[in-house]
Amino acid sequence: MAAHCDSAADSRHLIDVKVSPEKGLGLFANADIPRGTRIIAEPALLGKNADYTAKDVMKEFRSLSPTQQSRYLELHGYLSEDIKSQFEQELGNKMQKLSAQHRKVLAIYAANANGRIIYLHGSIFNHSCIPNVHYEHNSNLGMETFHAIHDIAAGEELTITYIHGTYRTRNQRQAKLAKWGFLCTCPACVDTPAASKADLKRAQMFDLDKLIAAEYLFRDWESVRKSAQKMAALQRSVGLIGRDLSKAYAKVAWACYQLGDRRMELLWGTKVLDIDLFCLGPDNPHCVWLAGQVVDIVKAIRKEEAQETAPEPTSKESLDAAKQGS
Ligand SMILES: C[S@@+](CC[C@H](N)C(=O)[O-])C[C@H]1O[C@@H](n2cnc3c(N)ncnc32)[C@H](O)[C@@H]1O
Repeated sequence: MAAHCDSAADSRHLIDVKVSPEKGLGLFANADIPRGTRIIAEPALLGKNADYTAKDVMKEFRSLSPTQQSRYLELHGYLSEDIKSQFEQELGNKMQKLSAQHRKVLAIYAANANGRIIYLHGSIFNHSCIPNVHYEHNSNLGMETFHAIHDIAAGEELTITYIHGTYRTRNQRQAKLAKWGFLCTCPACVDTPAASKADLKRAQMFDLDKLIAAEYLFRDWESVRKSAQKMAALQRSVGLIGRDLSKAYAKVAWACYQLGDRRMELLWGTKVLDIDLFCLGPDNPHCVWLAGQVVDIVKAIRKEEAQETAPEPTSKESLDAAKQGS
């Protein structure tokens, strides 16, 4: 089944909705998708602000068009016990007292809300702890964008991460994923020596993350530079090459700036821009700002170079002495 097409600004013709073994539906590449491709850009379907509660879900669902409602009802539903009690508290009512449709709408909301928001296509991505797609809001477009983090081969499943748990070990990640009611079997979670080794590295990243925060606090920039570089190397070695990696690079760049090393700041800043352009697109306000920062660093380096190569100011006495000698 081809993904519905209602936006010209993306490449959803490159993906199909298909059954993914043990995961229900999923999104699959029907052609090679190069790194940085904007696969989907779409506005929120439902749930627009942070203080949105279960009370608002049914109200907003009723305000959708009949087509939107039936597409919403095609999404997967799952309600964990924790979310069920949270919803009951927000509603001031027991779930069993609600209509079957109301319960279904809430279960779909629980299984698909990214933050507090539902996206029609974005909701079909399955989870992986080594995702190949990055998603983020683009306030210039008023849409959520989904970009290929690296080249994706035809036939591969497209995945995002549901959790901010990059630095967590397998058990910690599984605990966070429990609210979606599945046991992750992605390459980082399978029981293999390689996955266990990668898990140890994630535990190291967790400690390193805390260490970097402390080094920031003490403005120990030389240590930040070393630790953030180590963090970046660990991330790359476990296949995390999206925005987690660019955030580590940004910390190295910032440490270089603090240490007055403009050239290294430019080197690391350019690495940040490279990844963020691929993950967010050049129209994302963050990339526009970042590109401006890189230009400013280049200007600062040129200024420093001009000062270094300018001839020494000649004093009047040495000019006079030169004249007498000639
Ligand atoms: C946001 S939906 C994703 C689309 C869903 N697979 C469908 O059929 O509509 C989330 C649900 O997908 C399934 N899922 C997502 N990632 C998975 C994974 N890595 N392994 C197993 N199931 C997964 C779980 O049932 C989860 O509650």
